[in-house]
Amino acid sequence: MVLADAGCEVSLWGRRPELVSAINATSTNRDYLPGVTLPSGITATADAATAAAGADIAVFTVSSQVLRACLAEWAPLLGRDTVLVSLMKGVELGTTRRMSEVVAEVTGAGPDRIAVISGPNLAGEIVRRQPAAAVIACPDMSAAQRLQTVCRTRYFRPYTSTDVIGCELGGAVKNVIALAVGIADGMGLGDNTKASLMTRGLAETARLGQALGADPHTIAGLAGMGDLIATCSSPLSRNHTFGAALGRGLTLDEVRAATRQTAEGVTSSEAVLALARCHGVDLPITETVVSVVHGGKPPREAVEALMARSAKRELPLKHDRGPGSPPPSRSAPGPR
Ligand SMILES: NC(=O)c1ccc[n+]([C@@H]2O[C@H](COP(=O)([O-])OP(=O)(O)OC[C@H]3O[C@@H](n4cnc5c(N)ncnc54)[C@H](O)[C@@H]3O)[C@@H](O)[C@H]2O)c1
Ligand SMILES: O=P(O)(O)OC[C@H](O)CO
Repeated sequence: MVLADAGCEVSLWGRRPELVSAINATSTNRDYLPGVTLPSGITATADAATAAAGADIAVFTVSSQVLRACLAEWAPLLGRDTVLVSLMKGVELGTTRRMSEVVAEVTGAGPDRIAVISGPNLAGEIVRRQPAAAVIACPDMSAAQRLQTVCRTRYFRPYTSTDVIGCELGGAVKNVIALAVGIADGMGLGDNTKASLMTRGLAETARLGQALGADPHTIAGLAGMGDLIATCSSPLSRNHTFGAALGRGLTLDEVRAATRQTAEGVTSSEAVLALARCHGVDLPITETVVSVVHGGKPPREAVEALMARSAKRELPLKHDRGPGSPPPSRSAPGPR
């Protein structure tokens, strides 16, 4: 919708021919966006070769764990100059690869041709054309700027960045934290608990980001804090909704059967934890989410264990001016 509203000719691939025909006949997507009229300029097709033919940009948005298999089919259809864009917010289980890494591996495209779009972008609000901002990250700033131009509308405001790692981690980890906040909500816990989880969840993202080379400003920006706030606060978030059901006492299988929706954090929580362990980074909230979601730990026990962890400083040592710390140097620039 955003691309079509921005004036692009959009070819939308779907795997179910009957839904594809219905989209073209009615300009609505009854299964995913009921009640929303799609703009002209979108043509759906069940043939990936038709969708890819002559495309300047290919935008990938399936669930993270199926991307590799999908790309294996799509890669031979993509042009050598096509810019490849990921909207996905997950980490691949087994390989701990970020989505742009999967795209690079399967397609063989260089990093300057692979971009990521992320931010507080709940689809249910975007399709109602409610104002939102996002980040377009690509190591090649001119490619990011070209994408910014082609997907800017009166309701969608993208900013550019070269920090692909920070954007992808922000999106993947916030889904895990949204599960945690959802669990707290389902347990009937209040706003102090949820704000604490969100803030310490952001600290986890920042620690992992630092280990992987992300810019801390990205984690504090739209693709980090912004998306965390949206996902953890919104009833539209599937991760939050999934967590809330667990917090009310349902099991993983019961929630899966009841929701049948993509909640990326469910599988990505394990992949994020594995990635953190590879880099020696401690992610206690993520670990707790994995223990509840996959280990069947009762949420109340999990909260108690999280609260009983050893006492810690809030900030890493270099930011913490305790008694006895040297005064700031006079020649050092002051805060801005
Ligand atoms: N929905 C949002 O608000 C939103 C916003 C920003 C980013 N994202 C991210 O976009 C990604 C996709 O999420 P979504 O909301 O579009 O999910 P979705 O469940 O609404 O849609 C996923 C699509 O992938 C298809 N699919 C599933 N398995 C497939 C397979 N094996 N082969 C081919 N197609 C398959 C499904 O049929 C469906 O059309 C996720 O990583 C999510 O985090 C979602
Ligand atoms: O519905 P969720 O939980 O996948 O969240 C959707 C988007 O990622 C919010 O930006």
